[in-house]
Formats: sequence, structure tokens, C-alpha cells
Amino acid sequence: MTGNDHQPLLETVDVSLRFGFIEALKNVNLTINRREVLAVVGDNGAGKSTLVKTLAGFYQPNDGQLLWKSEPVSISNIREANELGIASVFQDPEFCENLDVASNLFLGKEKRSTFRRRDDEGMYREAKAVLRTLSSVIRIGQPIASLSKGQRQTVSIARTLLSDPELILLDEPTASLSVMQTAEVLSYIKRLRSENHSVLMICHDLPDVFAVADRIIVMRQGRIKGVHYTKETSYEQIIAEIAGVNASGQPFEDERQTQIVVNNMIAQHHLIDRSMKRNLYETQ
Ligand SMILES: Nc1ncnc2c1ncn2[C@@H]1O[C@H](COP(=O)(O)OP(=O)(O)OP(=O)(O)O)[C@@H](O)[C@H]1O
Repeated sequence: MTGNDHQPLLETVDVSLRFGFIEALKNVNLTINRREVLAVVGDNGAGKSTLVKTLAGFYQPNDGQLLWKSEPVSISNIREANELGIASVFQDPEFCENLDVASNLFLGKEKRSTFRRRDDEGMYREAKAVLRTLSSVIRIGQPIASLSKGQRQTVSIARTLLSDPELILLDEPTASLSVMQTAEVLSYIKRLRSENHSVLMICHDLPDVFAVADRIIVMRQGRIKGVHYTKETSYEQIIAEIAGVNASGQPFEDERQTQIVVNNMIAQHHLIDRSMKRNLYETQ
């Protein structure tokens, strides 16, 4: 830990965003500190992607303010986000299947040497270095088509590292990966933090969240419902907050809907303890 660890990198102040009549984000106040991994969790339609896309420059808020290192900024597009030091990796990254890993890493931003010649040597050197940062066993000359889904995710993370971003936004980095591939990607995320990057990731998988996140942000219906230090919270508290019940299982919003959501989550995660389950069923 350094004295800089808790300095805010990116903040949202009362950020709201509407799609027509839908309020996708409502007065969102969030601080992303230097050198931390933040996970955003929430049910479908909670506003997670909209939040991340707003930070990545895809969407502009209707109200509120973004602060980068405590200074007001507007991020009109991905390029402006990149220039600030924010890089994003969205699901199913696109690659040129007939090219190797190094060429894909530099696609569209090839290095040039004297007389504007392609600097293949420089690109291979940098590609190797960036994959080494992630301790990856992927070879730079390997055809991209030969990589597993997890390895492709690694290459897309590596691609963002070339611009040395301070903040990396990841949308479901472990979605549909095998257990081994998930472990690999989670270890890269931890490595990013140890290399002084901050990471904000959307993740549906609570064990993955608890494995890497320093703090967990729970979203529901476009609002932030809770921000928790991972060490100080539990699966039950997070699931309850996602669903809109209190930690002992008492619904405090639409009862029927809450019940359906909680039951689905219980089935999905097999994580809730018996007493909480009993409380939930007794409230039906
Ligand atoms: N481009 C869009 N146009 C209109 N409505 C949108 C658009 N994108 C999102 N929404 C709506 O905004 C709300 C928040 O959606 P968002 O995709 O941010 O949720 P999410 O938490 O990421 O959900 P999921 O986990 O299903 O991806 C939803 O009601 C959604 O239908």
C-alpha cells in the first residue's frame, strides 16, 4: 500500500442518464480509487452496463458530473476516455482471425519507425512485455484463431495495457469461461492492481467477485444501493441487496418480485444459509 492508494481516480457526482422514459442511472455517486478492484453487481437491467459505458465514453450523462483526479471532465467518446487513461474491454472482443497475437494487439495502431515503416520488431518487443506483465504463457506469434476463450480475453486485456491506462473497465471478464480460464483471468485482474492499475468490472458471478474485488457496488433499478468492502460483507448481504431485501431476508420492496429474484439467486449460487432461506419462505 502507498499513500496514493485511496486517492480518487474517477468520481461520478449525481450522475443520471435516461433512455427516453427509462431512467437507466439515477443520481449515481461513486468513487473509484487508485489501485483498487471494484466489482459492480446487480440483477438484469440494474444499470451496470450503462454505468460502465458512461465511464468509457459511450454515453453522456443527462445530469451530474464526472471528475477525473478531482477535476471536472466530460468524456464524449472512447478516444477521450483513452486519452484520460481509461480503457475498456467489452464482451466478445473482435479480432482479425487470420493474424497472430502481436498483430492483433497492435491492430489499427501499428508502431512506425523511420520513414513510416512498420516497426515489427518494436511491436513484437512491446507485445512480449505486455504479455509478461500478465505472466501469460500466450506466445506472440500464435494465431489468434488457436486461442481459447480465456486466452482471447487475456489478449483483449493486454491490448488495453499498451496505452498504460490508469483505469480499466471490464464487462463480464469471466462470462462463459471454464474454471481454469476463469482462474487465469482473475489472476490477471489481481496482477493489474499490483501493477498500479485500477479495475472496475461488471460481474454476475459472486465467487469471482469475492475472489478479486476490494469493494463491491450493488446496483438496482439504476441506483447504487450499497458499496461494501469485500472483507466486511457476505454473500447473503450482497444477494439480499441485489434483490431488494434486508440481510435477514425481509423484503422491503415489491414482495412477489423480490421472492422470485431471491429464489433464482439461491438456485444459482447455492450460497444462502438455512436461516435466511427460512425467513424468506416465511414471508411468502
Ligand atoms: N441503448 C439503450 N436504449 C434504451 N434503453 C436501454 C439502452 N441500454 C440500456 N437500456 C435500458 O436501461 C436499463 C439499464 O440497462 P443496463 O443494460 O445498463 O442494465 P444491466 O445491469 O447492465 O443489465 P444486464 O445484466 O442484463 O446486462 C434497462 O432498463 C435497459 O432496458
